[in-house]
Amino acid sequence: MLRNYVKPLLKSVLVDTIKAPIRLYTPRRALMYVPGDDLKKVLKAFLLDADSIVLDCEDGVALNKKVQARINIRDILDKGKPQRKRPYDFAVRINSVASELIKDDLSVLVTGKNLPNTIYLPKVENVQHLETFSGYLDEYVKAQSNIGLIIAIESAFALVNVVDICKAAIKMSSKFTPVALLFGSDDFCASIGAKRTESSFEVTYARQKIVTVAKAFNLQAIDMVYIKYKDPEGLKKQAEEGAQLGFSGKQVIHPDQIDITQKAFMPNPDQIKWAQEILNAFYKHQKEGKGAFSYKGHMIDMPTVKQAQNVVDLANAIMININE
Ligand SMILES: CC(C)(COP(=O)(O)OP(=O)(O)OC[C@H]1O[C@@H](n2cnc3c(N)ncnc32)[C@H](O)[C@@H]1OP(=O)(O)O)[C@@H](O)C(=O)NCCC(=O)NCCSC(=O)C[C@H](O)C(=O)O
Ligand SMILES: [Mg+2]
Repeated sequence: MLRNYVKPLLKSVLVDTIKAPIRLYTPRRALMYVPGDDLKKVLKAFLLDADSIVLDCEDGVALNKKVQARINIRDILDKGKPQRKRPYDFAVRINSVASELIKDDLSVLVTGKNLPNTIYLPKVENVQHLETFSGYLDEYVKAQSNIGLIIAIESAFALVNVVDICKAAIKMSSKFTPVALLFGSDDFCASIGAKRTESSFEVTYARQKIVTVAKAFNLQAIDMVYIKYKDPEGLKKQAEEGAQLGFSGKQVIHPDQIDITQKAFMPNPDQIKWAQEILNAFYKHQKEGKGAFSYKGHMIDMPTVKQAQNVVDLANAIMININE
């Protein structure tokens, strides 16, 4: 639905933008966890519309089901990435470096003929964790590869180290490219001893820091999971708040959370119309030699023009993917 009335607007925006809006971008508005050992859920996940499907080997899988999760995921990879109507991100969450399960995970999951698009490394605490992960990847992946890496920040120590982690990830010339920072809020709250509240104010600092650092390194920022999966209103509120904070997407755990979340992270028609009007007014005033101008009672100058451009770029990037 949204797509239908956004599209005509986008056509004119594509022509009218300040810089080329088209770039390679994999949307991860909803990043959907599926326990890897649960084959029924795994098969169902590929029939759903999440931008990113994360087949899980970590905390969604019991210790005595880890082997089954690896076998299921490897089997799917060997058969080839399941086709869907539109492109999507096929991700696998392996176990953390500290867990000592990571070697067994990688020895099964990245040694077949097909690799996942993305590996999601949980509980990255420091640069050494990344180096260890990178070493294992070099050991197991023989061919050239450019697998995406989602780095999960889930503790106080990790948050303190996040800038160093990003710098190292970007420099590490290996078989992966960092694509996103993800906020593991449940583990983070356990780490700092926070009490959960309805408003989530206890994680405000962490959310804002993660968004800021992610964007500083040109990475996507993935917001926390909303565990009350039978509360669509609460999810909508939290997802919209995440988008307002600058997150690129959000973790989801249940099929019913996908649509609400993806809508929250897609600029809506009013936002696109606003952005288009700002950009058009900007051109007009530039020609008249005016850097600042008035639009509906607001002072507009370059920072707001950049925000309008962000809206247009994001809408274009998502539309290109979902219409392919
Ligand atoms: C939460 C659940 C255990 C609920 O499962 P269930 O009781 O089966 O729910 P429903 O009966 O309402 O399900 C309806 C149908 O949808 C399928 N389903 C449900 N969940 C999924 C899913 N995640 N992927 C695919 N399909 C799913 C059901 O099978 C039903 O299908 P059908 O019978 O054909 O109608 C469950 O939703 C679940 O297991 N969710 C994932 C939990 C998980 O992965 N948790 C870990 C990730 S969160 C995290 O790690 C936090 C982070 O690290 C941090 O620190 O913050
Ligand atoms: Mg976690």
